[in-house]
Amino acid sequence: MAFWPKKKNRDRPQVCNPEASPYAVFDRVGLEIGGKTILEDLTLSLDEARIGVVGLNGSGKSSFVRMLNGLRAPTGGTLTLYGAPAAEAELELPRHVGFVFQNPDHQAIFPTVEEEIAFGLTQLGASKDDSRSRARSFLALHGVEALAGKPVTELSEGQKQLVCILAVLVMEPKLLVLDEPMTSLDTLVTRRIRDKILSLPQKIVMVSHDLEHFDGFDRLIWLEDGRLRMDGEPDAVRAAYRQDIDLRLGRNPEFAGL
Ligand SMILES: Nc1ncnc2c1ncn2[C@@H]1O[C@H](COP(=O)(O)OP(=O)(O)OP(=O)(O)O)[C@@H](O)[C@H]1O
Repeated sequence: MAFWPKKKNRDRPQVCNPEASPYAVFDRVGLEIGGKTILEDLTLSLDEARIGVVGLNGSGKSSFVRMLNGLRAPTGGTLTLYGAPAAEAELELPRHVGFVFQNPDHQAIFPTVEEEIAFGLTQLGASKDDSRSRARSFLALHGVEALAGKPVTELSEGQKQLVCILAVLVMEPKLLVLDEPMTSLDTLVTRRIRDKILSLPQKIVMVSHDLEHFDGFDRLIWLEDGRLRMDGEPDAVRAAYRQDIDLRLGRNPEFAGL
């Protein structure tokens, strides 16, 4: 499923530059919800092909990546997306940024796989028949044409997740944001989905708790308590993150010795 503005909004003058480099610029960005600080003082630019985001539960990863497609708006600082202020870019973001949720049940809304894939194409202006036939071709291209007529509710978790990724990819976004896309998948399906993600021409931002998922990535961002703790080459960030976890385990008597 894609989040798409109403048709009248699609006729507005375009403010985003899809070729903007960097595509996202955070300048002292903060996010408060109900008086609680979720993100604080984030200053960074995103441009690399493969960017990972890591951090403990509640550190702000989902909130951070949701800003990239307008699902969360900053309450402080300045966020520029594709060359435009986030508030102005918001209506165009579904065209440029595909978002895949952790739980496919939060994303898939159509009865069959083919309809799920076709929806994005109709939103881009294709006719219903054309969308359905292109959806079938797209599924075949990715080797899963057998899923076309199946009800989404009857798919395995891995198949659902793959369908959600394909439903976003069919719209050819510039950027694919994946929020823990491989949680609850077995090792084989995880490898397949990971290989597919790495083979894509799109730029990627991916949240994961599994540090191995960042093999082949260009950059890893570590968030802690809504702040940037470390940002750089994945091996260096992974080493520091593992060390931090070891320290926490050692310091917490409840977990020491496990
Ligand atoms: N709508 C909301 N209202 C109030 N607090 C929220 C809301 N959404 C998120 N939070 C809080 O913001 C903080 C960061 O949440 P977020 O989901 O961004 O973290 P996360 O790093 O993705 O966590 P996890 O790894 O558990 O998915 C948490 O303390 C969470 O409770």
